[in-house]
Amino acid sequence: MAEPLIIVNLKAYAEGMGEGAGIIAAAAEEIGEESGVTIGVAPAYTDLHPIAMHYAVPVYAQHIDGVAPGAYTGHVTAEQVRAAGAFGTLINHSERRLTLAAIEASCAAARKSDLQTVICTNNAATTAAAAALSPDYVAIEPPELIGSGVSVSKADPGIIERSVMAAKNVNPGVRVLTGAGISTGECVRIALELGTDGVLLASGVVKAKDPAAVLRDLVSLI
Ligand SMILES: O=C[C@H](O)COP(=O)(O)O
Repeated sequence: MAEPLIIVNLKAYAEGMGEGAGIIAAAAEEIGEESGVTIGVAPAYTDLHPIAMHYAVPVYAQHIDGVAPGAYTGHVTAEQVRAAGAFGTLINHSERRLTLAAIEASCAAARKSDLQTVICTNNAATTAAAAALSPDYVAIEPPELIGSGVSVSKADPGIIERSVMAAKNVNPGVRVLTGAGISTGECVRIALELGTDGVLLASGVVKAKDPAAVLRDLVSLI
């Protein structure tokens, strides 16, 4: 198995913007160094550059559009987020769904700009389709559990197992993350035991009183 990866998605949470993004990125850097686990953050576009400049953590965009630089008002290109310091990008997050054609275009654009690609999916079938596009990671997240505080690891381990199998059957080179309701080291341990390579989470860290304490717990059983 590859080194586990934890990505903290700051979404558009007020607690995860500006100073809050810095606090979480600093905690990710500290606990990442302490534990040896890679902990990335996916801040708002407006925080991408400052976070990438000041913290030694992989920084992910939350979305990119699959268009080349040009006349695309309101779009965000792979080149732009790469220039802002992004290491990778989420694609097709449950809160930013795309068509299959747009997922492919975003993935191709990201690859062209040397961005690591994480395609989010909602079940085993879409995981298989995403894996066929050869991203670096697919991230299976049952939408009904996102932000619920109920962990996918405990509430729906079957979807993780089926998705790991679907991804490996289609493309053994693709690594698998899971997310939705993840908030403890036990959730992470179960996810890894079910064959994933890490987790994608948000509210458990972003809305915590002490994000560093949650991150320390998340890596404690790896
Ligand atoms: O990107 C993260 C996922 O949507 C999970 O969110 P959550 O950890 O708040 O459930």
